[in-house]
Amino acid sequence: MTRKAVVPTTGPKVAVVGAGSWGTTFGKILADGGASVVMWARRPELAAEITESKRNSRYLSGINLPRTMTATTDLAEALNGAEQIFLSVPSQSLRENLAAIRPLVEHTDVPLVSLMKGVEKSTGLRMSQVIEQVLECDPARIAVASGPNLALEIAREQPTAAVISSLSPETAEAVARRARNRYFRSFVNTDVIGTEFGGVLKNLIAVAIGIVDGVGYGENTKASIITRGLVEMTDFAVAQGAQPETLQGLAGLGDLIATCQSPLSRNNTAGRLLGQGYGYKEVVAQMQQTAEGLASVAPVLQLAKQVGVDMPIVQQVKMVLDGTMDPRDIAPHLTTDDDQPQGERTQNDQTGGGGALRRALQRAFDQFRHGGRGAAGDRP
Ligand SMILES: NC(=O)c1ccc[n+]([C@@H]2O[C@H](COP(=O)([O-])OP(=O)(O)OC[C@H]3O[C@@H](n4cnc5c(N)ncnc54)[C@H](O)[C@@H]3O)[C@@H](O)[C@H]2O)c1
Ligand SMILES: O=P(O)(O)OC[C@H](O)CO
Repeated sequence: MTRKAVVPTTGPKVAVVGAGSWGTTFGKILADGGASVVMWARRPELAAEITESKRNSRYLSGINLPRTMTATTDLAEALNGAEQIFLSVPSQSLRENLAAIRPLVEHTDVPLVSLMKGVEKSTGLRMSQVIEQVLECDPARIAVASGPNLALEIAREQPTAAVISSLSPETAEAVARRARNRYFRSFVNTDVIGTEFGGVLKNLIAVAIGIVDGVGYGENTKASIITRGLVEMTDFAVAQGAQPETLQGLAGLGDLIATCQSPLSRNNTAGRLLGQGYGYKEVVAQMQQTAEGLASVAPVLQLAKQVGVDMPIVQQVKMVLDGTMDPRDIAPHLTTDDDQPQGERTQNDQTGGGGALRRALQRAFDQFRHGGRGAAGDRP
């Protein structure tokens, strides 16, 4: 029996801005879900390779892309007529890219979906906040996608789940219906803060795991950091307005496990190099792809300070990045500098949700006791 060639049907057009590993993989997810995908790529040779060879050899070696995926360097050509627009450029470049996108979308109500997992270094804003600010658009149009989503595994069509979050359930559902196929399943929620911060914060814990890997510590150290890291993530996100259960879900625990375990993770890789003794600049020079965690450490700690949340693991990552702590010293500082034994709890539970406030008051009291010099536990 002869098999007929399957001619791709032309589904609704969607656009993906950014043709790195995640943008291209998400384009494949959407195309395999039935959409007709137009990618925007910065470099003409990459756009040509995607369109003509159905390959992105620099970012997704060995992966064949669907025939319903094309790419262009012309932003207007990519966005014009798109039913949904997905954004996947490095977080620190989003603002400049949105400036070019704005005139092309300001008279439409097309949903805009952030695929990114960083915060803006100069402002501390989440990516959905940057989108809302630059485009001055209704936040109900904005969605974010997050979860345990290592690009290469998904590009190889390994079964994976994600969560699509928007303040508008309708927007989240519309995006989730597009971002779904035989190997990729999208769940929905309306906790944008928790979903976005889950993706940001797991990167920082993955850098810590990479550091201990690089140093040569074993599974106990890593499991301790992952577990206490989830507590830090939850404390921080809840203090910012997230729902704690989001951090137990795909965008929190799920992504934490994937990123901390996988050698595919760029954040994990960056941490490993730090643990092996490379300095911050050398690590940045060696990284061929985006490791969002490196730029997010400082703004996250700044935000944590504003809401009185302690993040000892993230603080130690910063000290290693700054060169003020030997990576081998990360373990004894695992949970806290306090001399007193502590209960194994989050700052938000078992204290009636007042953990952050209680700590802020404790800090103020300690400062008073120490004549304005701060308590011993506040010092690095
Ligand atoms: N790769 C993954 O597994 C994965 C999974 C989920 C989320 N993410 C997130 O997706 C976002 C993009 O990451 P990625 O993995 O695709 O990174 P990447 O390094 O693979 O690709 C980044 C792309 O952005 C382009 N780029 C660089 N600077 C730019 C600029 N100033 N303006 C426009 N484009 C620019 C690069 O040329 C490249 O095409 C990050 O926030 C990352 O955290 C990545
Ligand atoms: O390679 P990383 O460290 O940016 O992680 C990729 C994804 O965020 C994993 O979900």
